[in-house]
Amino acid sequence: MAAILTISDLRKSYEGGFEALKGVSLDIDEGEILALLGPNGAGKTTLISTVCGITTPTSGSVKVGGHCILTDFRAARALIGLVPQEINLEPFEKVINSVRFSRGLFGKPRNEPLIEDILKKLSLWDKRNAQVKELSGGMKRRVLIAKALAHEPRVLFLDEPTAGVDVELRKDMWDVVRELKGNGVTIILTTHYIEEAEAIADRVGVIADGQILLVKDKDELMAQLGKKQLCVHLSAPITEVPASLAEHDLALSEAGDALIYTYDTKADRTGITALLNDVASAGLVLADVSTRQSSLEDIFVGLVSGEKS
Ligand SMILES: Nc1ncnc2c1ncn2[C@@H]1O[C@H](COP(=O)(O)OP(=O)(O)OP(=O)(O)O)[C@@H](O)[C@H]1O
Repeated sequence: MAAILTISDLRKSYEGGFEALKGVSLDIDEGEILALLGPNGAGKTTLISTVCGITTPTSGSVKVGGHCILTDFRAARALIGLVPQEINLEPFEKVINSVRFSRGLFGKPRNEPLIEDILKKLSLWDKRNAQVKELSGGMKRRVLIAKALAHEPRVLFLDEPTAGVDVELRKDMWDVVRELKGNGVTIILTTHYIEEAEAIADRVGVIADGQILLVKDKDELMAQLGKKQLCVHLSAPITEVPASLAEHDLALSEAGDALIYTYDTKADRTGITALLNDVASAGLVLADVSTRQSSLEDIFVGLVSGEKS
Protein backbone atom coordinates (compact mmCIF):
# COMPACT_ATOMS: atom_id res chain seq x y z
CA MET A 1 0.00 0.00 0.00
CA ALA A 2 1.23 3.51 -0.78
CA ALA A 3 2.54 5.76 2.00
CA ILE A 4 0.38 8.83 2.59
CA LEU A 5 2.85 10.27 5.08
CA THR A 6 6.62 10.05 4.72
CA ILE A 7 8.84 11.35 7.50
CA SER A 8 12.56 11.26 6.72
CA ASP A 9 15.39 11.86 9.19
CA LEU A 10 13.39 14.49 11.06
CA ARG A 11 15.31 16.45 13.70
CA LYS A 12 14.10 19.15 16.03
CA SER A 13 16.26 21.12 18.44
CA TYR A 14 14.47 23.62 20.65
CA GLU A 15 15.98 26.97 21.56
CA GLY A 16 18.73 26.30 24.04
CA GLY A 17 19.84 23.29 21.99
CA PHE A 18 17.69 20.48 23.44
CA GLU A 19 17.22 17.87 20.70
CA ALA A 20 13.65 16.54 21.04
CA LEU A 21 13.68 14.58 17.73
CA LYS A 22 16.88 12.78 16.76
CA GLY A 23 16.40 11.66 13.19
CA VAL A 24 12.90 10.16 13.03
CA SER A 25 11.98 8.28 9.86
CA LEU A 26 8.54 6.75 9.41
CA ASP A 27 6.26 5.80 6.52
CA ILE A 28 2.54 5.64 7.19
CA ASP A 29 0.30 3.76 4.79
CA GLU A 30 -3.02 5.11 3.62
CA GLY A 31 -5.88 3.71 5.71
CA GLU A 32 -3.86 2.33 8.62
CA ILE A 33 -4.05 3.08 12.33
CA LEU A 34 -0.63 3.61 13.85
CA ALA A 35 -0.33 3.91 17.63
CA LEU A 36 2.74 5.73 18.86
CA LEU A 37 3.69 4.68 22.38
CA GLY A 38 6.24 6.51 24.44
CA PRO A 39 6.98 7.73 27.95
CA ASN A 40 6.53 11.38 29.00
CA GLY A 41 8.89 13.66 27.14
CA ALA A 42 9.65 11.07 24.42
CA GLY A 43 8.93 13.55 21.63
CA LYS A 44 5.44 12.45 20.57
CA THR A 45 3.85 15.90 20.66
CA THR A 46 6.94 17.45 19.07
CA LEU A 47 6.68 14.93 16.22
CA ILE A 48 2.98 15.67 15.66
CA SER A 49 3.50 19.43 15.93
CA THR A 50 6.32 19.29 13.40
CA VAL A 51 4.31 17.22 10.92
CA CYS A 52 1.36 19.61 11.32
CA GLY A 53 3.52 22.68 10.75
CA ILE A 54 3.08 24.10 14.28
CA THR A 55 6.79 23.62 14.96
CA THR A 56 9.52 24.06 12.34
CA PRO A 57 11.93 21.14 11.98
CA THR A 58 15.67 21.75 12.33
CA SER A 59 16.29 19.34 9.43
CA GLY A 60 14.74 16.43 7.58
CA SER A 61 11.58 16.24 5.52
CA VAL A 62 7.87 15.46 5.83
CA LYS A 63 5.60 14.73 2.88
CA VAL A 64 1.83 14.38 3.14
CA GLY A 65 0.12 12.97 0.05
CA GLY A 66 3.31 13.89 -1.84
CA HIS A 67 3.26 17.54 -0.64
CA CYS A 68 6.27 18.83 1.29
CA ILE A 69 5.27 20.34 4.63
CA LEU A 70 7.85 23.14 4.20
CA THR A 71 7.63 24.12 0.53
CA ASP A 72 3.98 23.20 -0.11
CA PHE A 73 2.52 23.83 3.35
CA ARG A 74 -1.08 24.71 2.48
CA ALA A 75 -1.63 21.63 0.30
CA ALA A 76 0.07 19.38 2.87
CA ARG A 77 -1.76 20.87 5.86
CA ALA A 78 -5.15 20.64 4.13
CA LEU A 79 -4.77 16.84 4.16
CA ILE A 80 -4.18 16.74 7.93
CA GLY A 81 -6.61 16.89 10.84
CA LEU A 82 -5.22 17.43 14.32
CA VAL A 83 -6.94 16.55 17.58
CA PRO A 84 -4.76 18.18 20.23
CA GLN A 85 -4.06 16.88 23.71
CA GLU A 86 -5.43 19.99 25.41
CA ILE A 87 -9.12 20.85 25.18
CA ASN A 88 -8.92 24.33 23.66
CA LEU A 89 -12.55 25.08 22.86
CA GLU A 90 -14.42 28.36 23.06
CA PRO A 91 -16.84 27.73 26.00
CA PHE A 92 -19.75 29.88 24.77
CA GLU A 93 -19.65 28.67 21.15
CA LYS A 94 -22.42 26.37 19.94
CA VAL A 95 -21.12 22.91 18.98
CA ILE A 96 -22.25 23.11 15.35
CA ASN A 97 -20.81 26.61 14.83
CA SER A 98 -17.50 25.56 16.26
CA VAL A 99 -17.31 22.70 13.73
CA ARG A 100 -18.44 24.93 10.82
CA PHE A 101 -15.78 27.46 11.79
CA SER A 102 -13.01 24.85 11.61
CA ARG A 103 -14.04 23.98 8.04
CA GLY A 104 -14.04 27.67 7.09
CA LEU A 105 -10.49 28.07 8.39
CA PHE A 106 -9.29 25.87 5.54
CA GLY A 107 -11.14 27.98 2.99
CA LYS A 108 -13.58 25.16 2.24
CA PRO A 109 -17.12 26.08 1.14
CA ARG A 110 -20.03 25.43 3.53
CA ASN A 111 -21.24 21.85 3.46
CA GLU A 112 -24.10 21.33 5.90
CA PRO A 113 -24.78 17.65 5.00
CA LEU A 114 -21.14 16.87 5.77
CA ILE A 115 -21.22 18.69 9.13
CA GLU A 116 -24.44 16.84 9.99
CA ASP A 117 -22.86 13.53 9.05
CA ILE A 118 -19.76 14.19 11.20
CA LEU A 119 -21.85 15.26 14.20
CA LYS A 120 -24.10 12.22 13.86
CA LYS A 121 -21.15 9.81 13.58
CA LEU A 122 -19.69 11.28 16.74
CA SER A 123 -23.07 11.13 18.56
CA LEU A 124 -23.09 14.93 18.88
CA TRP A 125 -26.07 15.71 16.68
CA ASP A 126 -28.44 16.01 19.65
CA LYS A 127 -26.01 18.44 21.24
CA ARG A 128 -25.41 20.54 18.11
CA ASN A 129 -27.05 23.62 19.59
CA ALA A 130 -25.55 23.25 23.06
CA GLN A 131 -22.79 25.55 24.18
CA VAL A 132 -19.44 23.82 24.56
CA LYS A 133 -19.35 24.60 28.29
CA GLU A 134 -22.50 22.49 28.81
CA LEU A 135 -20.78 19.33 27.52
CA SER A 136 -19.08 16.57 29.49
CA GLY A 137 -15.33 16.05 29.12
CA GLY A 138 -15.86 13.07 26.81
CA MET A 139 -18.22 15.08 24.59
CA LYS A 140 -15.70 17.92 24.39
CA ARG A 141 -13.15 15.42 23.12
CA ARG A 142 -15.64 14.37 20.45
CA VAL A 143 -16.09 18.02 19.45
CA LEU A 144 -12.32 18.25 19.02
CA ILE A 145 -12.49 15.27 16.66
CA ALA A 146 -15.46 16.77 14.78
CA LYS A 147 -13.54 20.04 14.31
CA ALA A 148 -10.46 18.16 13.09
CA LEU A 149 -12.59 16.27 10.53
CA ALA A 150 -14.55 19.29 9.26
CA HIS A 151 -12.20 20.04 6.37
CA GLU A 152 -12.19 16.38 5.24
CA PRO A 153 -8.58 15.48 6.05
CA ARG A 154 -7.10 12.21 4.86
CA VAL A 155 -4.76 11.85 7.82
CA LEU A 156 -5.92 12.37 11.39
CA PHE A 157 -3.57 12.87 14.33
CA LEU A 158 -4.98 12.15 17.76
CA ASP A 159 -2.67 13.26 20.55
CA GLU A 160 -3.66 11.15 23.56
CA PRO A 161 -7.34 11.02 22.66
CA THR A 162 -8.39 9.14 25.79
CA ALA A 163 -6.17 10.72 28.45
CA GLY A 164 -8.28 11.08 31.61
CA VAL A 165 -11.32 9.49 29.97
CA ASP A 166 -13.15 6.69 31.82
CA VAL A 167 -13.05 3.09 30.59
CA GLU A 168 -16.49 3.14 28.95
CA LEU A 169 -15.87 6.37 27.06
CA ARG A 170 -12.45 5.10 26.03
CA LYS A 171 -14.12 2.11 24.36
CA ASP A 172 -16.59 4.46 22.69
CA MET A 173 -13.71 6.50 21.37
CA TRP A 174 -12.08 3.35 19.99
CA ASP A 175 -15.29 2.62 18.07
CA VAL A 176 -15.19 6.15 16.64
CA VAL A 177 -11.58 5.65 15.52
CA ARG A 178 -12.39 2.30 13.91
CA GLU A 179 -15.31 3.87 12.06
CA LEU A 180 -13.10 6.68 10.77
CA LYS A 181 -10.67 4.09 9.47
CA GLY A 182 -13.62 2.37 7.79
CA ASN A 183 -14.25 5.68 6.00
CA GLY A 184 -10.69 5.63 4.65
CA VAL A 185 -9.06 8.04 7.12
CA THR A 186 -5.47 7.26 8.10
CA ILE A 187 -5.00 7.61 11.85
CA ILE A 188 -1.92 8.24 13.96
CA LEU A 189 -2.56 8.33 17.67
CA THR A 190 -0.26 8.79 20.60
CA THR A 191 -1.05 7.06 23.83
CA HIS A 192 0.28 6.01 27.19
CA TYR A 193 -2.25 3.20 27.35
CA ILE A 194 -0.81 -0.01 26.03
CA GLU A 195 -4.23 -1.64 25.89
CA GLU A 196 -5.32 1.18 23.59
CA ALA A 197 -2.60 0.23 21.11
CA GLU A 198 -3.56 -3.44 21.49
CA ALA A 199 -7.22 -2.68 20.88
CA ILE A 200 -7.16 -0.51 17.79
CA ALA A 201 -3.78 -0.21 16.10
CA ASP A 202 -2.71 -1.94 12.89
CA ARG A 203 0.89 -1.03 13.68
CA VAL A 204 2.59 0.02 16.87
CA GLY A 205 5.54 2.40 17.06
CA VAL A 206 7.61 2.98 20.17
CA ILE A 207 9.37 6.33 20.62
CA ALA A 208 11.74 7.27 23.44
CA ASP A 209 14.23 10.07 23.82
CA GLY A 210 13.45 11.47 20.37
CA GLN A 211 14.06 8.22 18.52
CA ILE A 212 11.81 5.55 17.05
CA LEU A 213 12.85 2.31 18.71
CA LEU A 214 10.44 -0.01 16.92
CA VAL A 215 7.61 0.03 14.41
CA LYS A 216 5.87 -3.28 14.02
CA ASP A 217 2.70 -4.84 12.79
CA LYS A 218 0.46 -5.32 15.83
CA ASP A 219 -0.37 -8.90 14.87
CA GLU A 220 3.35 -9.71 14.87
CA LEU A 221 3.63 -8.19 18.31
CA MET A 222 0.61 -10.18 19.42
CA ALA A 223 2.29 -13.33 18.10
CA GLN A 224 5.14 -12.47 20.44
CA LEU A 225 2.56 -12.05 23.18
CA GLY A 226 1.41 -15.58 22.44
CA LYS A 227 4.67 -16.72 23.99
CA LYS A 228 4.45 -17.94 27.54
CA GLN A 229 7.09 -19.01 29.99
CA LEU A 230 6.91 -22.05 32.20
CA CYS A 231 9.17 -21.81 35.19
CA VAL A 232 10.13 -25.14 36.76
CA HIS A 233 11.41 -24.37 40.26
CA LEU A 234 13.89 -26.98 41.51
CA SER A 235 14.22 -28.14 45.11
CA ALA A 236 18.03 -27.89 44.81
CA PRO A 237 19.99 -25.54 42.51
CA ILE A 238 22.03 -26.92 39.59
CA THR A 239 24.99 -25.39 37.72
CA GLU A 240 23.95 -26.37 34.19
CA VAL A 241 21.01 -27.81 32.28
CA PRO A 242 21.45 -31.64 32.14
CA ALA A 243 22.44 -32.91 28.65
CA SER A 244 19.34 -35.16 28.61
CA LEU A 245 17.16 -32.00 28.52
CA ALA A 246 19.07 -30.34 25.65
CA GLU A 247 16.27 -30.89 23.10
CA HIS A 248 13.87 -28.74 25.18
CA ASP A 249 15.78 -25.49 24.66
CA LEU A 250 15.72 -24.45 28.31
CA ALA A 251 17.30 -21.50 30.08
CA LEU A 252 18.61 -21.77 33.62
CA SER A 253 17.71 -18.99 36.07
CA GLU A 254 20.58 -16.93 37.42
CA ALA A 255 20.44 -18.64 40.82
CA GLY A 256 20.33 -22.06 39.14
CA ASP A 257 17.13 -22.96 40.97
CA ALA A 258 14.69 -22.80 38.04
CA LEU A 259 14.46 -24.02 34.47
CA ILE A 260 12.70 -21.59 32.14
CA TYR A 261 10.85 -22.96 29.14
CA THR A 262 9.37 -20.56 26.56
CA TYR A 263 6.51 -21.94 24.49
CA ASP A 264 3.89 -20.80 22.05
CA THR A 265 0.38 -20.93 23.53
CA LYS A 266 -1.13 -21.16 20.05
CA ALA A 267 0.93 -24.20 18.99
CA ASP A 268 -0.85 -27.59 18.76
CA ARG A 269 1.58 -29.12 21.24
CA THR A 270 3.30 -27.05 23.90
CA GLY A 271 5.76 -29.80 24.82
CA ILE A 272 5.11 -29.32 28.54
CA THR A 273 4.16 -32.94 29.32
CA ALA A 274 7.31 -34.30 27.68
CA LEU A 275 9.42 -31.68 29.41
CA LEU A 276 8.09 -32.50 32.88
CA ASN A 277 8.60 -36.25 32.27
CA ASP A 278 12.18 -35.65 31.14
CA VAL A 279 12.88 -33.36 34.10
CA ALA A 280 11.79 -36.18 36.45
CA SER A 281 13.86 -38.77 34.49
CA ALA A 282 16.91 -36.49 34.82
CA GLY A 283 16.58 -36.93 38.59
CA LEU A 284 15.58 -33.33 39.26
CA VAL A 285 13.03 -32.71 42.02
CA LEU A 286 10.36 -30.09 41.37
CA ALA A 287 9.58 -27.61 44.13
CA ASP A 288 6.93 -25.74 42.16
CA VAL A 289 5.88 -24.70 38.66
CA SER A 290 4.57 -21.34 37.50
CA THR A 291 3.74 -19.69 34.20
CA ARG A 292 4.04 -16.15 33.01
CA GLN A 293 2.71 -14.46 29.86
CA SER A 294 4.84 -11.78 28.23
CA SER A 295 2.88 -8.68 27.29
CA LEU A 296 3.18 -5.67 25.04
CA GLU A 297 3.92 -3.80 28.24
CA ASP A 298 6.99 -6.03 28.88
CA ILE A 299 8.22 -5.37 25.35
CA PHE A 300 7.61 -1.65 25.75
CA VAL A 301 9.25 -1.34 29.17
CA GLY A 302 12.19 -3.47 28.02
CA LEU A 303 12.76 -1.31 24.95
CA VAL A 304 12.46 2.00 26.78
CA SER A 305 14.63 0.99 29.75
CA GLY A 306 17.19 -0.53 27.35
CA GLU A 307 17.32 2.86 25.64
CA LYS A 308 18.02 4.64 28.93
CA SER A 309 20.78 2.29 30.12
N1 LIG B 1 8.92 24.56 23.40
C1 LIG B 1 9.83 23.79 23.95
N2 LIG B 1 11.04 24.28 24.32
C2 LIG B 1 11.98 23.46 24.85
N3 LIG B 1 11.83 22.15 25.08
C3 LIG B 1 10.66 21.61 24.74
C4 LIG B 1 9.59 22.38 24.16
N4 LIG B 1 8.54 21.56 23.92
C5 LIG B 1 8.92 20.33 24.33
N5 LIG B 1 10.18 20.36 24.82
C6 LIG B 1 10.95 19.22 25.34
O1 LIG B 1 11.05 18.23 24.31
C7 LIG B 1 10.90 16.91 24.87
C8 LIG B 1 9.77 16.19 24.16
O2 LIG B 1 8.53 16.79 24.54
P1 LIG B 1 7.12 16.33 23.92
O3 LIG B 1 6.07 17.22 24.47
O4 LIG B 1 7.27 16.21 22.46
O5 LIG B 1 7.01 14.85 24.57
P2 LIG B 1 5.77 13.86 24.60
O6 LIG B 1 6.31 12.53 24.17
O7 LIG B 1 4.63 14.40 23.86
O8 LIG B 1 5.46 13.82 26.16
P3 LIG B 1 4.05 13.63 26.96
O9 LIG B 1 3.75 12.17 26.86
O10 LIG B 1 4.45 14.03 28.34
O11 LIG B 1 3.04 14.52 26.34
C9 LIG B 1 10.68 17.09 26.36
O12 LIG B 1 11.92 16.91 27.02
C10 LIG B 1 10.21 18.53 26.49
O13 LIG B 1 10.60 19.09 27.73
